[in-house]
Amino acid sequence: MPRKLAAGNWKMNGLRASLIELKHLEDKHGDADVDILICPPATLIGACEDTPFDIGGQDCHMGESGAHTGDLSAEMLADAGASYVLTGHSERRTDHHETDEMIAAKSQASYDAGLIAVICIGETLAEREAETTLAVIDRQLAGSVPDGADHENTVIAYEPVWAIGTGKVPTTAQIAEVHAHIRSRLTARFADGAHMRILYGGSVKGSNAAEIFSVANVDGALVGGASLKAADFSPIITALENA
Ligand SMILES: O=C(CO)COP(=O)(O)O
Repeated sequence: MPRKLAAGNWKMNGLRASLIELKHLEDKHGDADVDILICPPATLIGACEDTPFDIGGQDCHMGESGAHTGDLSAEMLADAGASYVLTGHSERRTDHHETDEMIAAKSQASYDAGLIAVICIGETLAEREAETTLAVIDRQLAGSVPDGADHENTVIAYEPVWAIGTGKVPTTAQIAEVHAHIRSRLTARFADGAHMRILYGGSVKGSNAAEIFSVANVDGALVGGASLKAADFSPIITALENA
């Protein structure tokens, strides 16, 4: 069984004062028997050095260094204290026109810097309604996940775009179908695909976490809005510990 992971993506939220939430989380989950990852804005990574939780970036550049104003390399994130980085989040795919090819290059750059890449995939509402979800997942997995992926350097996050920040959650049958499909693709392609962690993301809350975590091949969650406050994230962590 892959080790479970509760991941919080703070997106473009959080100032230094917000780090009090990590202290509150530490009081309750400092010695949790699941992995806990927080991806704050890059400005706060260095300030997280005392937390017991894993820290991740939300994106990285595919290059090692150079003339890329405003960008951050994977090595810089690692140097600041990160051990993970999100790649291919749908907000990056949309807002910054990131392609599968770019995401594979960013994920490879993450490996090269010793970071674990949380590679995000997921269909839009139009793609689901057109019944192309599994084809989209196949294309994104094939295009975004480097050949050197393994269970130690890669986590896959399935985040249906239509479920992100909307309060809409797929049915457990829909989650089960996609996660089983991802698992079959990973095991077909990678020797240790059975051990690679697959997270669900999209409107995960304390009230629906236990049900989501009961689904086969769901090894944890990638949580946006409900990760910002310890009071909201804590019940999700507890549900994962009890799953
Ligand atoms: O995009 C997400 C995490 O990366 C999910 O966001 P929400 O939990 O706010 O729906």
